[in-house]
Amino acid sequence: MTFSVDLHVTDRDVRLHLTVAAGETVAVLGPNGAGKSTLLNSIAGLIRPDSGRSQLGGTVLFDLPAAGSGRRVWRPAHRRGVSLLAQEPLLFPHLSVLDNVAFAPRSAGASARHARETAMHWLRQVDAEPLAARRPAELSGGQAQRIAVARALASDPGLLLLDEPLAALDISVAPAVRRMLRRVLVDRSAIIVTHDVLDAYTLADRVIIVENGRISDEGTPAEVFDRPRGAFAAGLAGLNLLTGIRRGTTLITADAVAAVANLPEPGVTEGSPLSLAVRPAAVAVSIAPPTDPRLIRLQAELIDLEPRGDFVRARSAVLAADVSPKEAAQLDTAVGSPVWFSFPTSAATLYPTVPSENSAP
Ligand SMILES: Nc1ncnc2c1ncn2[C@@H]1O[C@H](COP(=O)(O)OP(=O)(O)OP(=O)(O)O)[C@@H](O)[C@H]1O
Repeated sequence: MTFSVDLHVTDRDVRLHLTVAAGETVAVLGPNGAGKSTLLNSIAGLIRPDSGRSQLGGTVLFDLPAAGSGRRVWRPAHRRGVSLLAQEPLLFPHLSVLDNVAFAPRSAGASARHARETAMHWLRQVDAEPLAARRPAELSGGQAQRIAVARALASDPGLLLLDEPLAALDISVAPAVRRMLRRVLVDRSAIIVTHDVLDAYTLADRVIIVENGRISDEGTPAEVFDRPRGAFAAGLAGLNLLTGIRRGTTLITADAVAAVANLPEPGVTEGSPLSLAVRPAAVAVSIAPPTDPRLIRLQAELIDLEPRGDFVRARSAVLAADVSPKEAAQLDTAVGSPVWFSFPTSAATLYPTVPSENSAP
């Protein structure tokens, strides 16, 4: 079912607009306090935005004109055709697993027999049929989350909302639950809030980054994480992101603290905003300028050397490089001094900077 929402929650400074195509799964990522839960809770009917409009298929979930004029529509949570799956499974402790899952179709008016058949169908879909007779207290965390997914789907929602469904799970069971979600989300309209790039890659058709109550980036997982627009997406993707202005074959960073020299054909016209993404593992650090004239290079102060398991992260204010412990030992005396960071053209992704809503005045 096609879904759209436009919402403004004034006191939280959250103003978001998004659409979900029929059968599409959209992952929403963003820092703490960005507005992700506000978005899900508004769609689910648990928070009333100050203004906005939302529609699922032909059903208006809310229509709250800003000026206060016109008819205000507010459809209650249980009549929206939307299921919200929270981080914690929140099962009814006194009901069996089967009755927990049968609860939604039963509340929607199905006969007891039909509701149980529907529940068994969804328990099979989440690989939890053998657990039907158990009570929630007799389930592991992963099992309980499977039952919560079956319960959310048993009401046949037009839109499924998932609020960090794997966050509370042990890392040993999360992969199996993620695989199950991947299966049940096929051809289903869904919004999944997550902090995990892997969820975005494995579960979502499209990714939305929310920062400071606004959408700051949007696209397929590959678009958002290979060519990030902002520091948050770049950090999730494990990339260095340098943004600035192209001057010839040099990128001058926004605050003019660094000049990245030797760019290949930058692909944007002189003076245009340009972004460069590069993995720290592809960046070399040297005290002397790199001898290979083809390398992209940048001189910056080496701030520190941080051991990270079998490699060491060499950091400057603009760029990080992952070097071997042996290389790090040679750089030790250079901490606090300018050093050269360099990398081959093949390791760099250069693309025109697209301003995000966040950076709009
Ligand atoms: N109950 C509340 N009353 C008032 N303001 C709130 C309330 N809950 C959250 N906020 C504020 O609204 C903004 C958005 O918060 P929200 O919980 O939607 O963020 P989030 O992206 O879900 O964060 P997290 O990843 O930490 O769950 C933040 O500024 C937050 O402080």
